[in-house]
Amino acid sequence: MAGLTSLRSTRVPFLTKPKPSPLHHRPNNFSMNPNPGAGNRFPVTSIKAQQAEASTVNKEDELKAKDWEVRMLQEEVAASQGIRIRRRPPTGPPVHYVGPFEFRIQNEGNTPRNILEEIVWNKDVEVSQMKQRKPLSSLKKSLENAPPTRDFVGALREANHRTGFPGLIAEVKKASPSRGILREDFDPVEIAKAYEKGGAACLSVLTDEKYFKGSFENLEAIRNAGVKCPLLCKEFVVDAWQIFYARVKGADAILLIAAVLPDLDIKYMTKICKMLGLTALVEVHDEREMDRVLAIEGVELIGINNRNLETFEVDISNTKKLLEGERGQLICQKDIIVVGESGLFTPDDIAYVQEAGVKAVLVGESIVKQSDPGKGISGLFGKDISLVNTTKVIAMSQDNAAAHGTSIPFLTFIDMLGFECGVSSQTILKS
Ligand SMILES: O=P(O)(O)OC[C@@H](O)[C@@H](O)c1c[nH]c2ccccc12
Repeated sequence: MAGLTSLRSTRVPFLTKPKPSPLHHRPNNFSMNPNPGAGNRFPVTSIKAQQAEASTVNKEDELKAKDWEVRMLQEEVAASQGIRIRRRPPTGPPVHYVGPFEFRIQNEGNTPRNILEEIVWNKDVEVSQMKQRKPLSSLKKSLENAPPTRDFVGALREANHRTGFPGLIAEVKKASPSRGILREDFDPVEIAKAYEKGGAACLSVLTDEKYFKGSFENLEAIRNAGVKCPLLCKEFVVDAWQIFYARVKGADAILLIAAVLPDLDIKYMTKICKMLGLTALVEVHDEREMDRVLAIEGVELIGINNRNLETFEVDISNTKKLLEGERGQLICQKDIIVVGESGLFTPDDIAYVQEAGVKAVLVGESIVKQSDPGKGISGLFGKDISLVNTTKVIAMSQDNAAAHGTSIPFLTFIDMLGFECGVSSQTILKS
């Protein structure tokens, strides 16, 4: 029985060079009930009842066929946009049960081609189970008790302005498929508080359990611990239900990955985010994805991932490549904030992506690994970027007041990073 492999002992390796997929075979044997009366020597059901049963079965089969056709069409649309990730295994789940044994019938249609595809297939199953436990209708009710959302983009802009560095989104990350466990003594709330104290503008919390050892409990705990930095829910979104769930669990922003989601999904999901008061961080990795996302109205935050999620290769020059020329100009015109993501370890790395045009960075590994993740931030920027002691008064003069068209004395501040700003003494007295 070639091709049948026991799942208990075998993990199917990724195909390094995907063969072109013969786009999906339509299942031709939707399970028709072959003989409804079989087993009864003297069938007791009336002919009418049998006809009714047969017509229900037909309807179910028709629905299954329609559903299958819609899915195949969606896959084709996605492929036409250059999306290589298939949302579900085209030939159905690989596991089959024969008596007490599990078997995997291995073929190209049920074997993920890379880790991102594996995560997405797994997420699809996970979400459909979660949806059964908490349907959208009940999630919508829970929205009433959700904490208010905070301004994610505003916090990044403010930090960029205040420090002169890209605003930092610091990631609460225990592990990843490419780097394994990053930190053994992992207390998400403690790490979040240390990041906030160290000057992070926003935090990113991984919620995927299977591959990143994260959780929605972590997100909820950080939110409930009174951390003020806005929170990004770092998920693999394949269904709008997840956006509602993230909002209920206290997220202020959520990740949408262009390598996974076709344009229509991104449009629809960014609208849902707006409706819920969430910011969408739309992540791209190559020029094609960037162009697709730039053509979508209403996107205000784009992340450029320096890590290829299919191969794990990291190259920070990817950020520069995607911001060069007309793309960079369009981004400026549209006033979009760009986040440089992944593989940033040193002040030189930060300077490099800042020079390329980012106003924010997303960093995990290099800071989460430090015994004090807050101090890790100072190491990353080569400076203390925390709020404390960033300003000192250097002058207060009536001349200044005249320059501002008022007789109220003005205070001139210079912060530790060399930024000068003036505030009227009346403002200070009031606060
Ligand atoms: O740990 P790093 O290399 O600093 O990377 C952080 C973040 O960019 C990375 O975790 C990430 C970026 N996009 C993602 C999408 C899914 C999971 C993880 C990610």
